[in-house]
Amino acid sequence: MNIGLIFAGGSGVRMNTKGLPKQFLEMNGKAIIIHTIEHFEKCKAIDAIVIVCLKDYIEYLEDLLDRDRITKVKKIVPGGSCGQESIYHGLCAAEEISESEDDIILIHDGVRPLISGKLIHDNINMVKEKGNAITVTPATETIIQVGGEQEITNIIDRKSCYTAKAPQSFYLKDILDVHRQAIKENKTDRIDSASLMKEFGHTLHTLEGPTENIKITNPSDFYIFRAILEAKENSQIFGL
Ligand SMILES: C[C@](O)(CO)[C@H](O)COP(=O)(O)O
Repeated sequence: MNIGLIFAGGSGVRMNTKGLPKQFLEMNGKAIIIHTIEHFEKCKAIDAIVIVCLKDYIEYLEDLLDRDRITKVKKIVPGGSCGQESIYHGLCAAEEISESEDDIILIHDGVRPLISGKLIHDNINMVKEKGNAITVTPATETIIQVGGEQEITNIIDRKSCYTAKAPQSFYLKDILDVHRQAIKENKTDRIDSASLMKEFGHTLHTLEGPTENIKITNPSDFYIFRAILEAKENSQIFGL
């Protein structure tokens, strides 16, 4: 089976929402997290959805799922004390509903509501073909590394730079193995699943996704999301 693991555990500090975490902000009458979940709900290749949610908002999320008639969510689990632990909670919940050694998990950010059915399918196909799929987009600006005194320590050749996005997709057994090894070795602060898999020696395969698959991190991203939705509804400019 193919499982969507959607991470909605963040408290949205960078968004400065003054209360409601950003994944619950509404756009066109629907919470951002519901916009995201609906892509997985509608995709025939997805059999089940697991959500990692802020503990105090689980009931709130359950009400939204009822209201918006989402049926594929099989488990909602609370986040942990850091991103890595939260993902691990979700992976363990996925393991409980898993039916075979070959089950695939697509780890996605709840605040990336512009994912498409095509990107979901492409992720699944690449996992079957190559063992994993890390969604990326080519960097459109030069990436610089900065040291402690805010001085530039390295300028990376842009031709080899991409930014990691989501979904990040794996065989469930592979990513669970790596998380369990990391726990044994006391490595608990890795930024995402790709970093952890790389650290434990897996060769990772990139999948170029659409640039509109943005993560709503700062207030400006919220307005970009609104503009893209509007453009999709009203016209076909730029092939959106
Ligand atoms: C997984 C991710 O989307 C890759 O770009 C990103 O690391 C998630 O970031 P956040 O720290 O949860 O905002």
